[in-house]
Amino acid sequence: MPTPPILTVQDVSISFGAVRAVNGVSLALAPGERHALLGTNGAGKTTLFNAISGEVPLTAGGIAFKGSDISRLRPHQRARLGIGRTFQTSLTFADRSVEDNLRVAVMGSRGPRFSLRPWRHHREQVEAARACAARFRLDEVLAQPVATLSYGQQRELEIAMALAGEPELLLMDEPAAGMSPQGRGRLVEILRGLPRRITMLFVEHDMDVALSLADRITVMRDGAVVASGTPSDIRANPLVREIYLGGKH
Ligand SMILES: Nc1ncnc2c1ncn2[C@@H]1O[C@H](COP(=O)(O)OP(=O)(O)OP(=O)(O)O)[C@@H](O)[C@H]1O
Repeated sequence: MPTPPILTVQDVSISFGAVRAVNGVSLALAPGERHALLGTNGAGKTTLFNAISGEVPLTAGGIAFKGSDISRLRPHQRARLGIGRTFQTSLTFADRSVEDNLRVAVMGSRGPRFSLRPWRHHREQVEAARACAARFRLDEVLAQPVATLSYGQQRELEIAMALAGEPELLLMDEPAAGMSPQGRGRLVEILRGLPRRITMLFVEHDMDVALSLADRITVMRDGAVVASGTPSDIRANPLVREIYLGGKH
């Protein structure tokens, strides 16, 4: 790899009691790379993902971000370093407007404390919130309560909120889960249009989304990496074909 990786996962294992959810996984992401984690149910993708964001402690191995060991840092410390993440379940304030939610996300990353009340850089926050909305074509629904948005728009808002902190590494847990084919297509188009300064790592069940968005894909099974490569490598990989076409997924 010509440039040093932005993220390095080195020989990571994670156990929950007797269950070894992740078993000796290594991967490295180049800056700007879009990397998908694919795999069967229970393969360990979410556990690995949560370990990278800091929600789950490592049993063995290490994780480095921009060359520094972050293995023992708490989630908010990783966020401050430039690692943003989305959650599968919505963390939005459903009765508040899209703009308020985005402002909270902007403040959470830049402001002194978590509050819906204005503080002195109010205009800057509003501008940043509107810029995030525009990326996801949420500008037309800025004043609407989140609860009135479509499911797809709510999922997009979650990603827009993660981006409000201007992360260098964006972690997305099944960004397209539950979306219609049309919604998935729209999401992929938006994510493909994001600037390359944002490196992406995402867990995905949908092979089409992974193949159309990722530059590289890591496939896991039973806690271990079983294949890794470009979308065309993965498409041609006999084991991946067996896993996905063999009805085990
Ligand atoms: N908190 C936990 N306590 C005990 N076991 C857990 C815990 N979290 C995950 N596991 C187990 O670890 C293994 C990996 O789970 P994980 O959720 O990481 O897989 P996954 O690849 O994300 O699966 P899915 O696609 O179904 O979400 C599974 O056997 C799961 O039951």
